Amino acid sequence: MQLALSEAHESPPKPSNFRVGAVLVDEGNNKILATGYTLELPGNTHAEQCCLQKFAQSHDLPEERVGEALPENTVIYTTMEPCGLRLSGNLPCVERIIRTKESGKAGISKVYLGVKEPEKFVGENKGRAKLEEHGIECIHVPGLEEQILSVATAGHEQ
Ligand SMILES: Nc1nc(=O)c(N)c(NC[C@H](O)[C@H](O)[C@H](O)COP(=O)(O)O)[nH]1
Ligand SMILES: [Zn+2]
Repeated sequence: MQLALSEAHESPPKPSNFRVGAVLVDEGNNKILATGYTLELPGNTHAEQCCLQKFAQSHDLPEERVGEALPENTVIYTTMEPCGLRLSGNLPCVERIIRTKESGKAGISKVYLGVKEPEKFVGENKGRAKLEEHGIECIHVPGLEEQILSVATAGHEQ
């Protein structure tokens, strides 16, 4: 989770979202597959979305087909739980994570999260239940909550 937090620090502060960091990991051999932070890639992107897009690009695939290249025990660490709804209307990261398992692919099997999403933009985030319904384990990694939230909200008027 520390690496995900350091990624979050790279994100440009913005009042209408949270600064989040994420790391895609092959848990089978603890290999980092991709890192990402909010707005790293063009187009109002989320940290988890950037991880998936970068890994897909490294395999000449569009993000929606990233599941074809992900190794067996892929997990994602994200400082904030994946979004289930976005004010911008863009595809939420919960959907992006679930679709990695489409057509029987192993996809992402676990989501390690640092904090729940504060109910600032979209009310309660119901994404975790949806992930679990699709057999994706959500594991809260405690201990960094304060640091994660102060980074996440740095672009908000205090
Ligand atoms: N898990 C997560 N990773 C991110 O990289 C990020 N920025 C958020 N933020 C969640 C928040 O709910 C949305 O940022 C707002 O709902 C605004 O939506 P947009 O980001 O503009 O699509 N959540
Ligand atoms: Zn998201």
